[in-house]
This record gives sequence, C-alpha cells and structure tokens, in this order.
Amino acid sequence: MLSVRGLTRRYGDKMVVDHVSFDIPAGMMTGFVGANGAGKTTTMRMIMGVLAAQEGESLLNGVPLDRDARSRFGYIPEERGLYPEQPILDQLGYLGELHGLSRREATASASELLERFDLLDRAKAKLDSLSLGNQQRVQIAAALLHRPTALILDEPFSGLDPDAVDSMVDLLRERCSDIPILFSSHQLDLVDRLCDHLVVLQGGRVVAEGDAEDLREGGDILHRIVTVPDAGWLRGMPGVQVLDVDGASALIRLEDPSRAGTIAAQAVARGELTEFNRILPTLSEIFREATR
Ligand SMILES: Nc1ncnc2c1ncn2[C@@H]1O[C@H](COP(=O)(O)OP(=O)(O)OP(=O)(O)O)[C@@H](O)[C@H]1O
Repeated sequence: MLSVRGLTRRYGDKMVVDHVSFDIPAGMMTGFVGANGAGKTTTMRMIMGVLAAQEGESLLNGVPLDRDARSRFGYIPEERGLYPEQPILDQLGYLGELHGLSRREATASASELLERFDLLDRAKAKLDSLSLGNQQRVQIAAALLHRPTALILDEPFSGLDPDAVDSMVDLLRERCSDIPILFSSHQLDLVDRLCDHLVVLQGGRVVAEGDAEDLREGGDILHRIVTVPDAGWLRGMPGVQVLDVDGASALIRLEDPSRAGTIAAQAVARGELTEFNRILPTLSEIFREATR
C-alpha cells in the first residue's frame, strides 16, 4: 500500500495542496479526480519527489519513500517526459538503465512491450513520427518496462480511443495486478468503469476517498419499483420521495432505506410487484455530489 500523509504545497500565498492524506491500495486501480487546478498533478509530483513537499510525506508499506524506492516506481508525468526527436527503443533502453536494468534487459523488456502494442516495427522511429495515441502507448511502455513497484499515472488515458484504453487497462491488470496504481483522469465514464478505489480532490483537499463499492453503498441509493398496473400510489406514501413515475414503473428515494422491505410488502399487498431494485450511485455521481 502506498500512503500519502499530510502532503502540503503552497505557491506564494496560495495553498495548492492542503494537508492531503489518502491510501493507494496494492492490487487496485485508484482513480484520482478533481476539477482543473484541484491539485492532482502537484500531489503526484510530490509523491514522485520531483517537487518537494513543504509538509507531509509519502510511504510505501509504512516506509517513507526515498530516491531508491521512487526509482522503482513507474511514472507518467503530465508533461510526458520522453524526447520527441529521439528513436523510441533507444529512449526506452536508456530509461530502463536509469531504473536499474542492464541495457540488454531494458531493450528486451521494451521490445516486448512495443510488440504488445504492435509498434515493434517502429522501434527505430522518432517518437514524434507516431500518432498521439501511439506516443501515449510508448509513455506507458516507459512506465512499465522495469516492472515497477507502484505506478503514478497523470492522465494516462487522455487522447486514447476506446480500444486503446481497453488494451492499456488489460495490460495494467495483467502486469501490475499486485502493486498500487494511482491514475488521474477527467473522463468520468472511464473512472466509473475502471476504479476500484477513488480519491476526489477539490481546492487542494480530499473531499471523498474510499473503495468504490463502499462509496457507492454510502451514497444516495435509489430504488426502481415496478408494480402492475400502476405505480402512482407511491406518491402518497410517507417517507417516499417519488422522483419519476412512468405507468407501472417508478424511481423512488426512501428517507429511511431500511423501510425498503415494508414498501415492497405494500406493493405485493396491492397487486403484483414485478420488480424492486436498489440503484447505487455511479462514481461520477459520487464525484459530482462531493464537489458540489
Ligand atoms: N509552479 C507553479 N506556480 C504557481 N502556481 C502553480 C504552479 N504549479 C501549479 N500551480 C497552481 O496550483 C494549482 C493546482 O494545479 P495542478 O496542476 O496540481 O492541478 P490539477 O488538479 O492537476 O489540474 P488539471 O486537471 O488541470 O491538470 C493550480 O491553481 C495551478 O495554477
């Protein structure tokens, strides 16, 4: 588990990251979301040590990160960081060496990843001769080639088409299933689909954090109820807020969710109850609620 404890950064008088603490559990994809300027990139830079924290620290399994521990991480920085005008395989080989691999190991690992992305025949090409999506794949290859102990990925999916996102996620799940992964994103549909754990930042502070299922269970739970012939009777029920009725089907919010059984029993007594489902909020809805 990677943990962030009290990380703080000001620029002049402006507090940009304000005593931020959260966990990035191993074996999970942790989504890091927040509006532009919320402080995600600044936090990730402090975790990676490329920007000094003014207060606080980051720890891996309880041990504060030092240069050595960070050199085993994989990082995609916001500004990317590969050289546009240099051949791809040369760069990856050099980077692998920086991460402690021999040149031969680095080249073998880079070639394997490039092959996986169907880019091996472009290994000698300059990075900027590739499409943006393929450049992004090379960035991912650079983050993965030394079998990292944790991944810090700043907007790794931006600019990728849906198939490319899927193949990237398959690769992450396959090769990094037991390490902490933190990725920032503005694509809430992706966050909904990919996250096992979520951290929501607003104005430099954590406003929601937790496992996806716990957050959803603790959010605004609705019920879809279908009663034949008509669900209109629910409107008069105390403790039931009817959000929408369409003939036999209604979307309701219960003031006291533990009364769901009573409502279901009344529906049965009145006629035919054909459906009664809990509808958990999506992570996008949790994000919107937390940042309202
Ligand atoms: N070097 C700097 N000097 C002054 N202010 C800075 C500096 N770097 C970042 N900031 C400010 O810190 C705030 C947080 O920026 P940061 O890039 O961390 O946010 P973010 O959540 O990653 O945003 P985005 O989603 O747009 O990438 C912003 O208001 C930004 O203008």
